[in-house]
Amino acid sequence: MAEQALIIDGKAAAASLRAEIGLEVAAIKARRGLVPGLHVVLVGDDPASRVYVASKEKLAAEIGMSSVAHRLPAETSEAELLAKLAELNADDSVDGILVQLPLPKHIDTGRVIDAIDPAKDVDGLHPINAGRLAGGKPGLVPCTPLGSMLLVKSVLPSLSGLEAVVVGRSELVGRPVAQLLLQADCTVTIAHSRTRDLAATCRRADILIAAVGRPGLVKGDWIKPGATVIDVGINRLPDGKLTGDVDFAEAVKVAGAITPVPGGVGPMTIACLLRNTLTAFHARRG
Ligand SMILES: Nc1nc2c(c(=O)[nH]1)N[C@@H](CN(C=O)c1ccc(C(=O)N[C@@H](CCC(=O)O)C(=O)O)cc1)CN2
Repeated sequence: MAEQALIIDGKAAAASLRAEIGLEVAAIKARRGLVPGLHVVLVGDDPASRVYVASKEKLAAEIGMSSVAHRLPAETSEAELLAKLAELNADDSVDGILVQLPLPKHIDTGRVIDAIDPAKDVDGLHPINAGRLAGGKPGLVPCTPLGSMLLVKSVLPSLSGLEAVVVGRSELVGRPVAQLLLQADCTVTIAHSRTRDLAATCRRADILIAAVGRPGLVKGDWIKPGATVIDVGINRLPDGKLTGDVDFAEAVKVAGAITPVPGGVGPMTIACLLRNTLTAFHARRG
């Protein structure tokens, strides 16, 4: 039988991370009578966003955090959303604030993110947190990149000196995960739609992170034998099935380890949001 890659179980890793955070939340409650609070703001009725927000609300409550979802109608104005954020910023019981993305087109996403108190920005997207990450300083780090790194580290004992290629340069994933790989002493390339020979660039990677949102873009022969492949793509096909940015059937025959979609990075995103909420709690309330 042909060899195949280790399939990294993101669902199991996320469950064990949540259990760990749950123990810490219980200890905080028992010792200090305090409860870390996560507030998620959803504007509009994008079906996928509704599911993700419900999941965040449920999983936060499950580990004993106080968890509130603010569901605002699609017609909410930017000024109304900014007023809601000002209210959450001023509320001392709120440790983490997250605005679910994407926002409706009439709202300027950058202005909204800028309005979140950086100390409560559990998505790690505020320019202060992005700047801290770029400078190698501690701060709140975006959840999907954080989860991707935990999965990479679960299969690679040391990242130092490895070639890492990140396909995609989004603020949510590509740029921050590249910073984290750099902090781990990888040699990092960020590839994107203008990269001249994307296949050859990917083939150099000991660690390949695909985060472009193009189903099956990364083919088996783009992968260096034995590489660790992290598929961040979550693409819904016309038949309703979810698929990643990597052609899994081909890649699994070449890679050393690979994340599936679903069941890979996705569940780690929410577990890392809970971890960030705890980090924000400790930074704010000691
Ligand atoms: N403010 C933010 N908005 C968005 C983020 C984010 O990190 N911050 N990320 C994505 C959506 N997202 C969380 O918000 C998210 C996506 C996917 C999953 C997940 O667990 N996916 C499962 C499959 C679920 C399904 O069947 O639909 C998996 O991959 O196994 C969790 C969170 C965009 N918006």
